Amino acid sequence: MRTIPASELIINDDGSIFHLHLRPGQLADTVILVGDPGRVALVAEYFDSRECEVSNREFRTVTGFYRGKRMTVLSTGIGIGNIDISVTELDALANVDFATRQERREKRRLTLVRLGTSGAIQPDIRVGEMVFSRTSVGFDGLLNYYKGRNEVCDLDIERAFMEHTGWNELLPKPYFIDADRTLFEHFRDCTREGITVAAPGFYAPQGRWVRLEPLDAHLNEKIESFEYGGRRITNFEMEGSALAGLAALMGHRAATICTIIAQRVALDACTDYKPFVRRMIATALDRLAELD
Ligand SMILES: O=P(O)(O)O[C@H]1O[C@H](CO)[C@@H](O)[C@H]1O
Ligand SMILES: O=c1cc[nH]c(=O)[nH]1
Repeated sequence: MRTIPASELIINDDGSIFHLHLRPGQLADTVILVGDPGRVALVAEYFDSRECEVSNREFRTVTGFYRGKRMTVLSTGIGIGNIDISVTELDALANVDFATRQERREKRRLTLVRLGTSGAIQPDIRVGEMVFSRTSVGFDGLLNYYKGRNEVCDLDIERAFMEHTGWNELLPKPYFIDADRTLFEHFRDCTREGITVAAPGFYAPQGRWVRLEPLDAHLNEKIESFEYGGRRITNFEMEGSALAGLAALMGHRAATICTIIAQRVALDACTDYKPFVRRMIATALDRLAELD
């Protein structure tokens, strides 16, 4: 069995993992991921008890119990690079023996649910709505670095999308990856399903133009008009694709649910979105507490 070198899996002197600063025993099987470190407290407020609180850089963690279920809430900060770090380290905490630096034979399966914020790119999706990313579209290229990428992605829709948009070869190859099916069914009646683009930036990668003009000023229109099997692309955020992709490759179940805070077609945005986010948190916690 492969022994993972100290430079590839970095373990701190106190036995915690390099970035998250968590020790294996501090991780619950159900993990809620949020971008904003301030949102960790919003989630943990609902916990009935707290077992530990750990913080390093943008990674803030609380593990506790909600309605009898042990849960961890972790902030990842913004962006795909942080999902590569967070999901790899969560998986290592669950499935690598830190003493031997070897993969455990018996695997622990984690349930990873991201509760984020997002911008809608279809006119009928309103600010405050909750969108479940049944499929995520990675504009970020992260999964392309991992072996097995083609086995977990939908290559037919990927081809159709690249053809429809006249995908520019300067951009990373997009990948389409589904959320865990059980999670999708579990949240189906309390969320709106969507196909969500995870972009490697907030501005030009989501078609925004402040001072620097996007490479293709019409890409958002082409994304909006893309249809496949009666489904449309609904919203933008910045982490869901790598989360779904890495989880699928590692054998965990994962999903992204976002509160819509910007309406890109109506050119509208809401800065007072916390009440909507609280509603999403309360709904998600209740549903996760019921999940096997
Ligand atoms: O509110 P969070 O979870 O951070 O999610 C969204 O908000 C950030 C951008 O403002 C990105 O991380 C995007 O994915
Ligand atoms: O438009 C938006 C809003 C929130 N988060 C994003 O990534 N995009």
